[in-house]
Amino acid sequence: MDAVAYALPLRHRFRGITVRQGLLLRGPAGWAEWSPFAEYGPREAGQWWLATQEALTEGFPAPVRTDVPVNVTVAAVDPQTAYDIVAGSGCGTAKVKVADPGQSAEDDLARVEAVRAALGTSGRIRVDANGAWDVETAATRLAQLARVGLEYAEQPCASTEELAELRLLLARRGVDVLIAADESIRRSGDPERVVALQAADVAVLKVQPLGGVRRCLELAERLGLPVVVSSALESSVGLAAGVALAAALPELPYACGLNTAAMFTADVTAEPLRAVQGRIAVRPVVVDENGPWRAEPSVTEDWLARLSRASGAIDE
Ligand SMILES: O=C(O)CCC(=O)c1ccccc1C(=O)O
Ligand SMILES: [Mg+2]
Repeated sequence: MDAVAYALPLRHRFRGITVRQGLLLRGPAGWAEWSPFAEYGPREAGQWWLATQEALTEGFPAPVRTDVPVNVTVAAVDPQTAYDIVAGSGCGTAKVKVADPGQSAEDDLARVEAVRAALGTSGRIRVDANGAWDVETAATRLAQLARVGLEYAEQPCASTEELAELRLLLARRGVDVLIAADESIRRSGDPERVVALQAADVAVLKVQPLGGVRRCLELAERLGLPVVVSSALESSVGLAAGVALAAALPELPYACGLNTAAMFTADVTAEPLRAVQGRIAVRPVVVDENGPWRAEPSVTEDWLARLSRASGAIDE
């Protein structure tokens, strides 16, 4: 069988999940991943399938570099845990989740301060609020967090319009924090609106949600913004597509959010695509076909049923 679901436990809850699931498939160009999040409907999941098909049938464009810099990703954990994750990561850039449900402004600040202590003054810290703040709350929180030193804030507010408004408000208040757009790029249906509204300084690109490496390369060119390539919390097979994008971009001014294999306690390969000294090598991922990552057969059946709905909903 050339399609099998995986189930990978997370070290810490992330985006509300503790086990990541997805589908691995094998095609002429090698293994590929299809893993839209559980709450995504067929239309959105269909975009992810375009990326899977690229990996299955064509493979990826030629790389222009042999490795890519990455950040360590810090879930909404307590300060000591955040410190330990960053100190043990080998990365000089950290991405910290903020505004998670149940977390106060004090919790977020303490986590970011612990990350600063682990990185030292030369480290870079980016925060991701996943659109949780309104414009005024974002301006207030970012003014606080900026004192710890921020490289940028990712999707502080939900809509592209709010991001644009926030940038003006921060400028008026003299708060010097760059804004990165993530959901405004990959879920709004209109990534170019980010540029039209001057809503962000940086574009976060994710291969599966945006329909493949080649589509992302074209989008990067159209946007004309500096790009951060990030994962959608995939297994190492899916991460390889992100690494391929980061390796093929003409310019790569920022560390990528691709070190998420380090957040799992297992992977689909004996050699996960994880950072060594802050960088991930551009290399093939060899699937460990009999590994403990395989989900129950019924889980694979569910994923294949979902795939047939999603592939029927693709509007090109
Ligand atoms: O960017 C990273 O460091 C890791 C990837 C990440 O945060 C993420 C992973 C899955 C789904 C959403 C997000 C996000 O950026 O919000
Ligand atoms: Mg994000």
